[in-house]
This record gives sequence, structure tokens and C-alpha cells, in this order.
Amino acid sequence: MGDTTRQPVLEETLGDAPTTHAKLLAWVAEVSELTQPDSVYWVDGSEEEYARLTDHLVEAGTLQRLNPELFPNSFVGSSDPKDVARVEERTFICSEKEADAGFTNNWMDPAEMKAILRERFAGSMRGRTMYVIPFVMGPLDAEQPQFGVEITDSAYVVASMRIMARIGTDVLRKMEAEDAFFVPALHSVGAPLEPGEADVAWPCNEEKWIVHFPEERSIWSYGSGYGGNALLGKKCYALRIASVIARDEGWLAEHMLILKLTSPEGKAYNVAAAFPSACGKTNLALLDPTVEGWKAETLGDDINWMRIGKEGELRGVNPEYGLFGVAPGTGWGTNPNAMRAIAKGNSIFTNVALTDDGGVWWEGMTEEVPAHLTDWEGNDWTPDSGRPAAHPNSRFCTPISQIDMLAQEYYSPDGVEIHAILFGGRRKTTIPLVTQARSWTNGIFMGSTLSSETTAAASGAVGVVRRDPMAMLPFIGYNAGDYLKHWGTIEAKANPERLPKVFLVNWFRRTADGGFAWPGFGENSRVLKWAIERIEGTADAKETPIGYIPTGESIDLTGLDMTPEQVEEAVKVDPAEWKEELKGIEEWYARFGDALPAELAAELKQLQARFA
Ligand SMILES: Nc1nc2c(ncn2[C@@H]2O[C@H](COP(=O)(O)OP(=O)(O)OP(=O)(O)O)[C@@H](O)[C@H]2O)c(=O)[nH]1
Ligand SMILES: O=C([O-])CC(=O)C(=O)O
Ligand SMILES: [Mn+2]
Repeated sequence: MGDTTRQPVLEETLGDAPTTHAKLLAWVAEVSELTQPDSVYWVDGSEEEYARLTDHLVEAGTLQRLNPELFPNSFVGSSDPKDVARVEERTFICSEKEADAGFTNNWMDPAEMKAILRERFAGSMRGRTMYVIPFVMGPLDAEQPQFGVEITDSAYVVASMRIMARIGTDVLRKMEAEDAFFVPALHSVGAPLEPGEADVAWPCNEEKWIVHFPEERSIWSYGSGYGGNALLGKKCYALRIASVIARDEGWLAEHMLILKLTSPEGKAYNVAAAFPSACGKTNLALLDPTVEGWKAETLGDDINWMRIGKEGELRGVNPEYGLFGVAPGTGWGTNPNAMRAIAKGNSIFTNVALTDDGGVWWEGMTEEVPAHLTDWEGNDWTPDSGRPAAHPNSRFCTPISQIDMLAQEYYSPDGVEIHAILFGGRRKTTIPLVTQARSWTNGIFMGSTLSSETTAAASGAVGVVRRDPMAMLPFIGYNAGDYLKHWGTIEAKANPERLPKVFLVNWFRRTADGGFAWPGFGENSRVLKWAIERIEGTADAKETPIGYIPTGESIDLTGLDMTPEQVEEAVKVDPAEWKEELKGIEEWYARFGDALPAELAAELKQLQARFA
């Protein structure tokens, strides 16, 4: 990239370095000595820089520019077919003590792991540019801005990080002015180039390591260029490392969307919802309410940092700056708000199909399926090809500011008060459309036993039911038992009147004939209305062993072709199914051993007794 690069910042050239932050300079020098890049480039985050970067990515064959009349300033690229999702089996929490990682994480001794990683990173950036990306998760004017610096040898990562996080010179200036702590996040695709060797479109390594050192608050990611493995501000920092910081400081870093709802009377409520990957967060965050008189506005679609406010209320902030959404199933029919945001351009698409007129397409985008496409692997595709045109975990990466329904409070460093918390998963049976928890502890029980069928968002088998506490199974940066205990401490710190009410939801239940028991998407606003009316004490409910479910009449069905009996079917608690479920929960809880909080063991006992 010629004039855009700088020589490695080594000890003797520190005088020319673009920052006075001594720790950052030292780290950049150390990494460049280890990884041996051709040059070091400090990312300023400007539009002009983005133009140069994307030009370079087009030249390198990583990205293609889309037809600007269809998608202005937008690009599409395909990853290596073996680098399409997060790799949970290659993800590690290297706490000093193994017990602090707990049974839900892979663990290795930090010194041993560092030795392995140093070997992998040694010379790993040879022939490449090393980019230094100063970033902040959450608003830069937050009381305590949460800084990070990602070092990467992937221009695709730089371009994507610019959409997903606040990056560049402003961040660097504030960081150095405060001589602030930052999370060092080191990333290499692990594909050094020998002199004269031609690059491939998507460099990566067969061997992948996604490693977190919680005590050091550092991240080392090797071998993958994809999403959650490589955009280190997202899952690695804002969930795994932040969950550890949150434990130590008394707050919560959660895998949740945040949605603001305003009732016909003009009263606003903020709902946070935790669903596992590819289970409907982005869709709910961009909800188009079908229920009359209600307004929805987006605050966040994936991550929610919650702190206790001055009046003992729980306040949530979305630390991200963009959407990294699942493309398939996102369409004009199901999620027009996402489609409108995407259509404004300024987006990077990964592993979607290409239309003949230079646009993108994926399954579910339009009702009409194009007669011809280039599929995500670059092959000709027609509707009778017998395979999806877009990869099931293909993604759109789009600035959050392009959402028309974005709430103004998104920009507020103090966030918003959270009034309700939803936990949800993808279950064909057993779990009702919606259940209200009896109490905060009962709500933690619901979250801790959350289960879902696995999706394409992580590599491995799809459709297997697994427990996913608070939808955080792959993201809890410490012992899962301690994590549940930490949730328990919130009750005592909060104002009891202001504690959010907790609900369990399941948009994915099936009827006997195999269809969805509930139409989902915009219609989910009817369920949210019920939940809010429960908070206000105005909606009817039926008490069951697992909590409160709606009566058939208590869900507003105006304008929807559905009967109260069908609602009852969608919310029914079937004792036979629950007998099986209780076995699953018992096995799950047994895995925590001594780390299981006593109050949750008691919750399970009480539930068993209610079914007996
Ligand atoms: N049946 C049904 N499907 C839904 C609903 N909401 C979302 N989906 C589908 O679920 C898939 C994933 O939805 P997303 O909203 O992208 O999931 P996510 O939780 O944001 O996923 P990540 O970004 O991976 O964390 C898409 O294929 C959607 O079409 C719903 O209410 N009902
Ligand atoms: O992290 C990623 O690659 C994408 C994502 O949001 C998830 O899988 O939950
Ligand atoms: Mn999402």
C-alpha cells in the first residue's frame, strides 16, 4: 500500500511514533518484533483511509465492489470455506487457575499457552502490513471509556472494525490523554508471505487459536479472518474479557439486544433479550411491531453492558457501532428495517451470493428467488442447484447509524434503564412461547437452564439441543458457576422496585403438524406487549409449575389470523415434556459441581416438587 505504510516502530524510532502512550508504543514494538511485518500502519479511522483500504482489498481479490446503484459504497467477499464461523473448540480462557475457567471453557496454563502462541506468531506477519487499530467499546464520552487496541495483519478486519466499533485518531488521542488502560487484542491470519509469493483472496491458517488471558485482560487470535474470531472488539472483548471485568467491578456484560418500546399512552420501556447466536436477536432488535399503537426503536442487537444506576436501576449500553447480522432469513418480509439499513450501503457482506446485476442475495431476502446467481463459493447457481446460494452463517456488516428506527439514547453514555429481561432459545417442543419468572432468582434459574438447538453461527453439528446459560455459553470469560453467582449479587445491589422483570421466550416452538406455533418476527410485539402489561400488572396470566404463562385471551390478537386456543397451544406446559426437560436440567446442573449457587439448586428442587 505504498505511501500508506510506515516502517516498524522499533525502540530507536519511537520519536516518530504517532502516540505518546508509552504502554501502547511498547506493545506495538514488541508485537512487530515478534511478528516481523513489512510495515506498521496506524489506523486513523478516516473515510479517505477506508476508501484506500477497500480499494486495496478489491485489488487483492478479497472483496468485490457491489453495483453502487444497488448498494452504494458496499463490498462483498467470500471467506475460505473452512473459515466461516466462530470456532468454539479452538477458543480458550487461560486464567491462572484452571478452576477459574470452569467446565464451560477450554483451558490451558497461561505460560504454556503463551509459549505456543509466541511460536505461531513468530514471523506470522512477514510480507504483510501490521495495522494498529485504536478502538473504544461504547461511547468515547463514557465516564470510563473501555479502550482496546487491535493489532491485525488483515485489511478486511480493519475495514470491518471501522463499521463495528468506534476507531481511529479520536480514540487514540483520548486514550493517550488519560494514559488509559486498553485491552491489547492481537490478531494474525497466520499466513506469512515469502518474498515474491502471491497472496490468496482469504488468507488464514488451518490451525486456529482464539485465546483470552482474563487476568491480563488480553486477547491473542490466530489463524482465522472470520467475524467473531477476528473482530476482537466483539465477542472476545465485549463479552469474554468484559464479563471478567464486570465480575470484578460489579456489573454485567451480556449477549443481549436492547429494544425500546413505547406504548400507545406514550410510556417507554426498554427490553433486553439474550438469545444464542442465530436465534433472533438482530430480528427482535429491529422489530416492526404489528400490534396497534406501539412503537419500537433499536438500542442494540448483540451486546448489552449493564450497570447499576444512581437510583438502583439497571442501565444498559450497547458497546458496538455496527451490526454483524446473519444474512439468511433477513428479508423485506421478515425484517424490513434491517433491509432498509443495508440498502443505504456502506456495508461489507461475507459469504452471501452475488446477483448478475452486481447486487447480493441470500435465502429469504426476497420471496422471488433469482433465476441465476453466483453462489458464495463463486460457482454458478440456479434455484434447482440443490444447495443454498449463501452460506447459512453469511453476514452483513452495516453501520448501526443507518437504522431508521435507532433510538436517540443509543448515543447516551449512560445508556437506558432496563425494565424487562428476556431469555430465549430455539426449541421445537417443551418451552412455551412466553413464561414470566416468579422472582429475580427464578429468572436466573430460567436463564441458567436456557437451552437451544445449535445453529450455523459456530462450527459443529447444527440442531442439537444444548444448555446455553443466558445465551453466554461460548462467551463467559470465567467459571460459569461464579457467573451465575454474580447474577445473584445484582438483586441486593439494585433497587427492588426497579429490578427488571424476567421472562423466558421461545419463538421457535412447533405444532404437531411441524409448523411454527407462533408466527414470530413483527408479531413478537404482541408477546412484548403482554410482558409489559405484566410489569404494569394489567395482563392476565395462569400460574404453572414453571412460572406465569398468558391466558389465551391475554395476548392481543387484533389483526392476526390466530385464535386464543392456538395461543394456549403455543404456551402450554406439557408435564410429559417437562419430565424429560427436568432430567436434562438435572444433568446440566450436576456439571457445575460445587460451583452451582445454592439458591439455584433450591429452585430446581422446588420445580421438581411442583411437577411431582
Ligand atoms: N421462526 C422465527 N424465526 C426467526 C425469528 N426471529 C429470527 N428468526 C430467524 O432466526 C435466524 C437468526 O436470526 P438473527 O436475528 O439474525 O439472530 P441473532 O441472535 O442476531 O444471531 P447472531 O448475530 O449470530 O448472534 C434468522 O434466520 C431469522 O430469520 C422469529 O421470531 N421466528
Ligand atoms: O461472532 C460472530 O462471528 C458472529 C456472531 O455474532 C455470533 O456468532 O454470535
Ligand atoms: Mn445478530
